[in-house]
Amino acid sequence: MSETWLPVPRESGFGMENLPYGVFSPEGGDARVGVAVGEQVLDLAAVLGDAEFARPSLNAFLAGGRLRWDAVRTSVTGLLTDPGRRDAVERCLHPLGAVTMHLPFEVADYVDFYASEQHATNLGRMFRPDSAALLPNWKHLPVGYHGRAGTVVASGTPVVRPCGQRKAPAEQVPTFGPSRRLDIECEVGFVVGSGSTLGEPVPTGDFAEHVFGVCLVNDWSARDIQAWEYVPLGPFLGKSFATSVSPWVVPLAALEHARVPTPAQEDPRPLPYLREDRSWALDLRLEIELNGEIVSRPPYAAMYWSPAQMLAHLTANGASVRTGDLFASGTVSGDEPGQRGSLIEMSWGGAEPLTMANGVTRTFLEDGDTVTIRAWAPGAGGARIGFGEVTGTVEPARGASAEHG
Ligand SMILES: O=C(O)/C=C/C(=O)CC(=O)CC(=O)O
Ligand SMILES: [Ca+2]
Ligand SMILES: [Mg+2]
Repeated sequence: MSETWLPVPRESGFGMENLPYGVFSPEGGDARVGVAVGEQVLDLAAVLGDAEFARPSLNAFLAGGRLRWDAVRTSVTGLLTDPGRRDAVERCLHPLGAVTMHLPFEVADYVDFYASEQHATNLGRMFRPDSAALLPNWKHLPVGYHGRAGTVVASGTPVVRPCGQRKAPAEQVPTFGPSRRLDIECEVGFVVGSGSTLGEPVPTGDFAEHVFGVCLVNDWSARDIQAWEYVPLGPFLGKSFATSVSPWVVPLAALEHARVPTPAQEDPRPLPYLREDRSWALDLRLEIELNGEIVSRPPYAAMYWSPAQMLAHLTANGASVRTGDLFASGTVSGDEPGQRGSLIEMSWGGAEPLTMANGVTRTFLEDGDTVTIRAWAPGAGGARIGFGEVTGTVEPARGASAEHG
C-alpha cells in the first residue's frame, strides 16, 4: 500500500489499508461524511469539492455503487500519498478527538441472522433443553428475522432498560416491569450500498456489488421478555428497543486480506443457491469489554454462514434489498468459553456468574454498566484493519411500571 505523508501511528487500526467511512461534525459545524486516517478524519466534501459528502449520512454515496466506491477510495489514497497535495489536504483534516461521530447511514431495513453454530447450540441447550441443540433447518439455511430499523442507534447512545412482559418458568402468569435479564449480542453488520431488483435474487457471487462495507453491532436483548414472547413468531419487543452500531463502516475493499474459507459445509451440503466460489467468511477478531474489563474474544472466522450466503438467502424469494439496509450476522461465539458473544452464554443462563477483577459479579447487565465491542482484521503487509468500537451504557427503566420491578 502507498506511503502517506501523514503521520499514522503504527498501532493505529486506521492506516492507509483501511480508510473507513463515517459521519462526523467538527466543533460548531454541520454533520458530513469523513474518512478516518490515523488519528484524523478527512472531510470529503471539503477535500473533493463534492456536495454528495456534505450530508449527514452515507446513503447518497452508498447508492453510487461499486465503481463509485472504488473511484473515491482511489482518489482519497492519491490525496494522502501525493506530497504536492499535502497543504491543501491538511486543511481538511480534523483530529478524531475533536469531532462528534453520528449514526453513519440512514438504516432502511434491518435483518438479524443467527449464523454462529456455537451460539445457536448454546442457546438451544439453554432454551430447549429437551430437544436437539440445533433445530433441523439450521444447517440448511441461514436462519434470520426482520428487526426494527428505526431503533438502530449510534454508538454512545444510552440504552434505557426496557420494560415488558416477563414470566419466569416458575411463575404462573406474566408481570410487566423492567427486564431482569438484559443482555448484549456481539455481532458484525453488513451495510448494503447498491440495492437489488424486486423479484430477482442476488447470487452469492454478487455480494460485493451490493454490500459496501462492515460495521460492529450490539443487538441488545432482554432475555426474559424474549423467552416469553417469541413463540411462535420470533423475536419482537425483546430485541427491538435498541441496536447500537459503530460509527465507522470499513469498506469491503479493505478486507481482501481478511477473507478466509467458511467452516466445512458438507453435512449437509447447502443447496446450490447458497454455494460460493470463494467465501466471504472474514477473519475478524472481536473483543467485548464490560465496565473496562475484557470479558470475551469472539472469533468471527468461526461463523458457519458467510455474509454472501446471508444475502443470497435474504433475497432468495425475490425480496429486494435497498441502500442503507443493514443485515447483522447474529451473535458471534467461538468454541472456547472465553469466546462467547452474549452474557446469557458467558454466565450460562445466569447460573455461573462472571467474577470481575474488582470482585464484583455479573450475570446480566445492571443499570450503569457500559459495554464496548471492538474488532480488527488482518490487512495487507501485516497491517491491522481497525473497526473502532461500538459502546453503550445502560440507564434505568422509565415509566410508571418501571418502579415495581
Ligand atoms: O435460540 C434461540 O432461541 C434464541 C436465539 C437468539 O436470541 C439469538 C438471536 O437473536 C440471533 C443472534 O443474534 O444470533
Ligand atoms: Ca441478535
Ligand atoms: Mg435489536
